[in-house]
Amino acid sequence: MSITVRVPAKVNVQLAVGAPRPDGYHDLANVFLAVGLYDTVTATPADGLRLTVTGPDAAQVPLDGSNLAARAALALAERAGRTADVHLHIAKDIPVAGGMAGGSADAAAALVACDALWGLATPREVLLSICADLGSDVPFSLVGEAALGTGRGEKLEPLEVGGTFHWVFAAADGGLSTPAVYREFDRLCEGREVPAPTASPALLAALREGDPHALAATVDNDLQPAALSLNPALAATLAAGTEAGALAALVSGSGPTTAFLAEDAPAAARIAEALTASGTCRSARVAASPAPGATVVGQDPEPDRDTVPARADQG
Ligand SMILES: C[C@@](CO)(OP(=O)(O)O)[C@H](O)COP(=O)(O)OP(=O)(O)OC[C@H]1O[C@@H](n2ccc(N)nc2=O)[C@H](O)[C@@H]1O
Ligand SMILES: Nc1ncnc2c1ncn2[C@@H]1O[C@H](COP(=O)(O)OP(=O)(O)O)[C@@H](O)[C@H]1O
Repeated sequence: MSITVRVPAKVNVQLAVGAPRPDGYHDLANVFLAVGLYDTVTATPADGLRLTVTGPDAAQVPLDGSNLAARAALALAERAGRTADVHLHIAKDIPVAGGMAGGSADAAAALVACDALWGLATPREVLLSICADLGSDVPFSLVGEAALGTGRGEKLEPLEVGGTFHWVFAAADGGLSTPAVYREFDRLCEGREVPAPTASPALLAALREGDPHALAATVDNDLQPAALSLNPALAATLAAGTEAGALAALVSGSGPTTAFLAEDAPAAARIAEALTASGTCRSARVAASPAPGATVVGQDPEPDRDTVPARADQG
């Protein structure tokens, strides 16, 4: 028996960040939009916990106990009073350390996959609370679509989206550490009052109406100056996308992936081509939003174990 779960990446169309809290986190008004760029996680019974990863960025994914998918399986097993005897295979397509919540996505997918494999039928609220313990972005990876995240981003309220938005995502060389970007945000804010974060009513209306022009006029990422300060080369990528006709150009979350909102699918394809030709990014690809959260897409009663790549085959 094996279970395969597909899980999307995200972009933050608004990321309003408050002052640091006593616990080191920041209160947010985090408007998440799931985008159709996916990792898949396959869970198969095994002797002990085993992890393999394939995909272009596989070499950057930790295979030890720090992997968020492994931590998710262990957390669920502990709650169920059983051992995490499972082989998790991650087919990774979401850029690593790119501000698109790839690790969070794998954690949510592993939870859903193990829950199904072990026949636990864990209530949704319990899964969401395990997600929140694993990381601020993990609950959103479980639910997908669009949501406003408050607190440190883990308290979710679903949002209505009235149409399809077309995006281009440009991957950058290297990654940016999320804590480092939040620290840089604090440094850049030194000496001034940081207002409490609130969601923009105009942005929520743009999402509801499915209007890319209105959304482009309201997207806002408070972490963008910090990401640009740590990786100034991103400014050239943003400029190249704007020049190619993007309605909006922004850093995705803590970066360094950059996101470009397009008028429609053909415009997105043109912008991706221009970004690739510009030489200002590692690669550029199109994706549409919203997209569903972690979803079971395959249940194989007798998987052919030989088709599961070993660690040495990664990449
Ligand atoms: C910035 C965002 C935007 O959605 O995502 P990415 O762009 O990195 O994917 C998130 O806030 C990242 O969420 P996530 O990556 O789950 O963070 P966590 O594991 O919970 O926390 C990692 C570290 O980020 C910082 N952190 C995270 C969330 C938050 N609200 N305030 C923070 O200051 C803290 O330094 C924390 O120790
Ligand atoms: N399953 C996973 N996939 C990717 N990264 C992971 C995973 N588990 C843990 N990590 C760690 O989390 C860090 C952040 O990765 P990721 O979640 O892809 O980016 P971001 O937080 O920018 O969205 C990585 O540098 C990596 O060390």
